[in-house]
Amino acid sequence: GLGRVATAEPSQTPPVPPVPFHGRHQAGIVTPVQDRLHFAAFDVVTDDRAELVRMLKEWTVAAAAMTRGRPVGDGAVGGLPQAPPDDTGEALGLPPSRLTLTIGFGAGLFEKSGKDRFGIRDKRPAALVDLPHFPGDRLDPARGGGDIAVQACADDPQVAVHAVRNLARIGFGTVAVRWSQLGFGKTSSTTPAEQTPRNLFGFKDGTENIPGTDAGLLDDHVWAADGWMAGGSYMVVRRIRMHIETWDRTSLLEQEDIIGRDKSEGAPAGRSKERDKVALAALKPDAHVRLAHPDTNHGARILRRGYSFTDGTDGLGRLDAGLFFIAFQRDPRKGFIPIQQSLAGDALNEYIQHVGSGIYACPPGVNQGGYWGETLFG
Ligand SMILES: C=CC1=C(C)c2cc3[nH]c(cc4nc(cc5[nH]c(cc1n2)c(C)c5CCC(=O)O)C(CCC(=O)O)=C4C)c(C)c3C=C
Ligand SMILES: [Fe+2]
Repeated sequence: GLGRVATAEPSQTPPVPPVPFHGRHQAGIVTPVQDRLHFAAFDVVTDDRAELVRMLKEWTVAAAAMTRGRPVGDGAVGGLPQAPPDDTGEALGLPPSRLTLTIGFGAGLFEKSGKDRFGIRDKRPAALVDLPHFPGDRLDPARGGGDIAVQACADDPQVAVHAVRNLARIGFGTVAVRWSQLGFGKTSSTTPAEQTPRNLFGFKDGTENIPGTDAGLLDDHVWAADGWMAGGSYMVVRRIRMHIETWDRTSLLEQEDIIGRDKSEGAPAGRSKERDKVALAALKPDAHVRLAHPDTNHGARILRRGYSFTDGTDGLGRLDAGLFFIAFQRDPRKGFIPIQQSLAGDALNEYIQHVGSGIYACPPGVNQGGYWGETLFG
């Protein structure tokens, strides 16, 4: 007979499309959570408003390119051989990996040491409060604050790190990195259809989150509405150490009581399925979920988007591990702050400690041709 006809096609998974950079809201808030994080906070080291705005414009062009999987400027090898390349090169050949870059402005941008460096003191939004001291906080000033924060999320850590590095390179002389954090495992989901990820305590985390698709809830609890922040959101970050060695010596029953959900399924106490409604009365009075629940906090809700981290050891024979907590909300005075105050009595506090902190006003999204911070500086 005739020769065999080749029917098998080379197996090929379609490329994952990039996350659009432009739009009414910044990407990286309701975007389905990517696998990896590189968060960086910068101090602005100039007093020159024009220089700052110039950098923000350059950052915006670079961010739009990188999120499409394109290099910065003339690329890593496309420029003058006699000059340092525009792009640092380590993402060459990598797909966009759903990279998002989300910018936020800290209090120091509006006023620093009593000085109105950029003429925007009066534009500091009331919701951009200084976070109060919470019981149990042991904040390291070297892991907090910053005038500008960038949340880079991608499915490939090399892509997220490349993006932050190139923004830092562009900003040389205008901004300096103050602190940063890598995150490796998402600890919450904004897409209820997906399997809920687990945190370093082994529990499903992010079950009761604001879904990125619920426009009503997002308008009520995530998107800011006033002035230059309309369409933006407030980002609270907390570097939370988790004493995993102590946790690992705690009985399963105790662990489940502390969280208020079972470890296997993630079902709330007294229920059987993860998505079953929480029955507050069935939880211990100091259970985490009970104290964090909207019904305990006058309806306060936040969109959680945190990541796990491990950064070597603490020098005492323990892993420096934990949760890099990230939450977006319309107003931290009605979101993170009351919830965290309620968590003062949390049974989980024996096993965790907040060691880093930041709060940033994330402006609305950018239109084609616009730039990050345009509604503030324009
Ligand atoms: C101030 C806000 C919160 C901090 C800080 C926080 C830290 C933290 N949480 C876990 C583990 C879990 N949290 C869970 C639920 C949950 N947590 C918060 C808020 C903070 N958590 C909220 C608002 C909720 C949802 C409450 C509800 O509506 O039911 C859960 C259960 C699963 C889930 O719903 O996500 C776990 C597990 C750790 C380990 C931690 C600090 C390291
Ligand atoms: Fe929690």
